Amino acid sequence: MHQVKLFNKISNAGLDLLKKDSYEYSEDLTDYDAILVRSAKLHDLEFPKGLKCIARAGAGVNNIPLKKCTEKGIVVFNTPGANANAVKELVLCGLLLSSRDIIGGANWVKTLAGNGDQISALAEKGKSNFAGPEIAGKTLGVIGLGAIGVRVANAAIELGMDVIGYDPYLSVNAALNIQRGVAYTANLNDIFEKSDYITVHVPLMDSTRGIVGEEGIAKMKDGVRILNFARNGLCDEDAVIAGLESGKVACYVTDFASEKLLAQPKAICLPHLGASTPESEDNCARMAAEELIEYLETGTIRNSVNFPNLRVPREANIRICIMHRNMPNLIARLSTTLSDRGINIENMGSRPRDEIAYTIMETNNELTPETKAALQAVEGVISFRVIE
Ligand SMILES: NC(=O)c1ccc[n+]([C@@H]2O[C@H](COP(=O)([O-])OP(=O)(O)OC[C@H]3O[C@@H](n4cnc5c(N)ncnc54)[C@H](O)[C@@H]3O)[C@@H](O)[C@H]2O)c1
Ligand SMILES: O=C(O)CC[C@@H](O)C(=O)O
Repeated sequence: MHQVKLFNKISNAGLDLLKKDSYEYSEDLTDYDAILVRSAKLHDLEFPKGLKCIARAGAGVNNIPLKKCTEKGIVVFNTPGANANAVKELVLCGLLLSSRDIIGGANWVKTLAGNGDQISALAEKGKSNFAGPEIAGKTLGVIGLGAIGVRVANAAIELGMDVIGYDPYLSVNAALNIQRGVAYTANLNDIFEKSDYITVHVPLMDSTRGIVGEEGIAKMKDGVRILNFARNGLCDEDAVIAGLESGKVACYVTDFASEKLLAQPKAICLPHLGASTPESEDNCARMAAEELIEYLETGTIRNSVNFPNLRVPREANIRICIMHRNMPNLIARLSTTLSDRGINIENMGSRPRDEIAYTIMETNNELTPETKAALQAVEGVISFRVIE
């Protein structure tokens, strides 16, 4: 029986996949071998001893202690691209909200209630207070050309904008999906200096924290509009607020509210709504549940953010899944440990990722408790499990 602990409300599209005899899922489990989570912070969570994997129904994994998971042999998955369209649509909305005072106008027009036949005339008289520029013909700078950034860049081209993208780690897949017309720069300063609108779509890591900060803002055009639908720490909040107060930044639209930003009249804060569509919640939950089930049942790793992806076709009865350090001779020592005990390896696959690696070995010979203890004792083995 596999026990899956839920840390957020997960769409039924994913939970339905866990409705089988061999699974139990709930928010109340205290001992469990898998976690399904959205944005809940797991940094202070004490993991149960048997925890094997965490599936993040979403893209960002900054709510999960990745280093600790890797050290304990816990595989962390995310769902690349599964909510990208939902975020793209909200970013397009954010571009318009940052440009035209739609929220101000909509709130103001409500104050005209009670004026009956005069409403239309009053609206015409007051509307100039809420005017703002068109986005067509303006330059959008996109920081991070992954699943979301590429979609935003392509859609902005369709809306008549000039687009410059920046991503030093651009994947081949992303490059193939970028529309002609999106200019690429290898220099972040180009984005800062040339853009009328800047939107950030990178993961929050030590290397990206404050990627939009005081220095960058100083290089921007006066009246720049900044959008942050990625993570709070990516834009230095104090620098953005200073920019808003001096008029350098005309508007800041973010999916991440804070006390300071809520006090800013020129900041528009949304309650982390980027992925909140039924379509994206279903996509993420389904993909996360599939990754988790596949790993628990077969050892296959797909879309992990801390272990190498590995799929080995099943050819024997007993499968040994070993998480280990990436060090010389370790696979030879695993093989010898088995062969010294008369165990024949029928099939195997192995892949490294930086300092760690994952190996699947298959055999038709029974593993005794002594053999299992010997495998665990091989220097560099983090953990292993046997799937029969
Ligand atoms: N608001 C929401 O609800 C919501 C929803 C989904 C994702 N997000 C956030 O958006 C981020 C991006 O999502 P995605 O699906 O596009 O992820 P992704 O992994 O497909 O793309 C991220 C891109 O950032 C690039 N990158 C990494 N470091 C960079 C750097 N220093 N400079 C420029 N580019 C860099 C990567 O090369 C990659 O192409 C997520 O990590 C998450 O934090 C927010
Ligand atoms: O689960 C959510 O609602 C937000 C997810 C989003 O921030 C992500 O990183 O994918």
